[in-house]
Amino acid sequence: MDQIRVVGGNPLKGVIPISGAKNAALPLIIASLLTSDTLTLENVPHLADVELLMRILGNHGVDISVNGRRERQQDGYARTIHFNCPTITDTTASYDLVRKMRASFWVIGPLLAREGIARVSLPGGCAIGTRPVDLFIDGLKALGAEIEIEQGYVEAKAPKGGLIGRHYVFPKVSVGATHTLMMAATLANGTTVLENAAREPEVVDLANCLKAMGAKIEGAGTPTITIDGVTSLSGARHTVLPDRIETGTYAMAVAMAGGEVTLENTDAALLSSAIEAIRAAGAEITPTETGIHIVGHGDDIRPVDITTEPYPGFPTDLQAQFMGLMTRAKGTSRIVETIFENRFMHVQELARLGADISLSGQTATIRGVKELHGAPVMATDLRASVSLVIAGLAAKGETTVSRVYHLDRGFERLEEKLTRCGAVVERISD
Ligand SMILES: CC(=O)N[C@H]1[C@@H](OP(=O)(O)OP(=O)(O)OC[C@H]2O[C@@H](n3ccc(=O)[nH]c3=O)[C@H](O)[C@@H]2O)O[C@H](CO)[C@@H](O)[C@@H]1O
Ligand SMILES: C=C(OP(=O)(O)O)C(=O)O
Repeated sequence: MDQIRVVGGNPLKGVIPISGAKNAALPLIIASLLTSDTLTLENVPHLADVELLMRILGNHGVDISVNGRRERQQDGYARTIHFNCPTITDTTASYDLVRKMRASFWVIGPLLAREGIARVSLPGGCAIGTRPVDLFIDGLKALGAEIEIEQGYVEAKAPKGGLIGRHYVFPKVSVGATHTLMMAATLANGTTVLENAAREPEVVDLANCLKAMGAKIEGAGTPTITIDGVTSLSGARHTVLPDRIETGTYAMAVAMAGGEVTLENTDAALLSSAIEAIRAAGAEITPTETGIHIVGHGDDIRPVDITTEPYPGFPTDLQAQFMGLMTRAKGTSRIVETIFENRFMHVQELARLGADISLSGQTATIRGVKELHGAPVMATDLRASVSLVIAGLAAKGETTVSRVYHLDRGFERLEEKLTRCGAVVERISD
């Protein structure tokens, strides 16, 4: 299994191109199941999750072609991929594939909307909490579906004549359930109103793509989304929005290791709450025309308390990285995780680098230390693994991060991007 070796102590200097967002690309790719025409997506990141999802969609009958190898664009590899699904050949998404990635469960929405039937395994994904699917089931039932759970599979059937537009109030904010119900409702009969919907930029990106395909959607980005069902959707061309989590991660790396970096092809407006927290910690951040410029002071980090919340609050996907930053603050900070009950597995690994962190329920108390020291550590989930890499950049000596397959789910060419900015980071393959 590959490992990442980091030798800390070098400030970062240069330009990092930001990739297309994993968490936008996944629902956008799934949306290709809604049409028999071609959906073309640009700026698709090359990530393990994207490759796996393409395999899953291949099983449902989606023909996928990547524009002659990868295209060089703006100093990075942003792929243009064509998805074409003339007919859905299989309405079952099997345990073998779905257990590896939670987002693949979302195919249930388009399969049900287009074919009237879906059999999808209960999902897997990072081990950061129990991750139930009750909201998906309640929401799809509200649109008229009959749903049973049989031997680990969710078996769903639409009424004769298709799903029915209805009013549904999410009892709690869920990004995945918002994506899924929005996709399902595009082909329902009548108008669906989703209340207490997730407002994440990735929901807006999906809505924009669906609208380009002919869907009638209003209010994405607000708590109330209204979808007027149409009889069919057409093809479209859509560019995946920049990855705000990758953006925030590199900004925190600079804040922690020190230096001066421009993050290209991104947008500060996508992560205002995280930028506010990084600034409060002492880094200087200036939005540019095409990205963000950041100056970090490494040894002069201020403690900042944060609480993770649905968008526009501080994102749970940046919590581990921010904790990494806080381990070297001059004082004590508190981080409250409200989205996932088990998203603190990086705490014991950061402690191996010399961090002083205690946990009480959903609150972590981080007492900043003067120095971190390199050590062998283990990645436990996607964002935890990158928090160890950025802590390693600021630590004295050598850190090796094992189980980097977690990292490969969500960070495109991490070693290359950091190395170009002067960091000593390499992948060791066996
Ligand atoms: C609101 C939020 O921050 N969502 C994050 C969540 O999205 P993801 O779509 O994976 O998760 P949800 O937004 O659905 O989950 C939000 C909360 O709702 C709960 N829930 C969800 C579905 C359901 O049927 N029943 C239920 O109780 C979850 O356990 C969780 O506590 O993880 C992703 C990967 O880390 C992040 O990119 C998203 O930003
Ligand atoms: C945990 C993540 O992904 P998933 O929901 O697929 O586990 C993530 O994107 O941080």
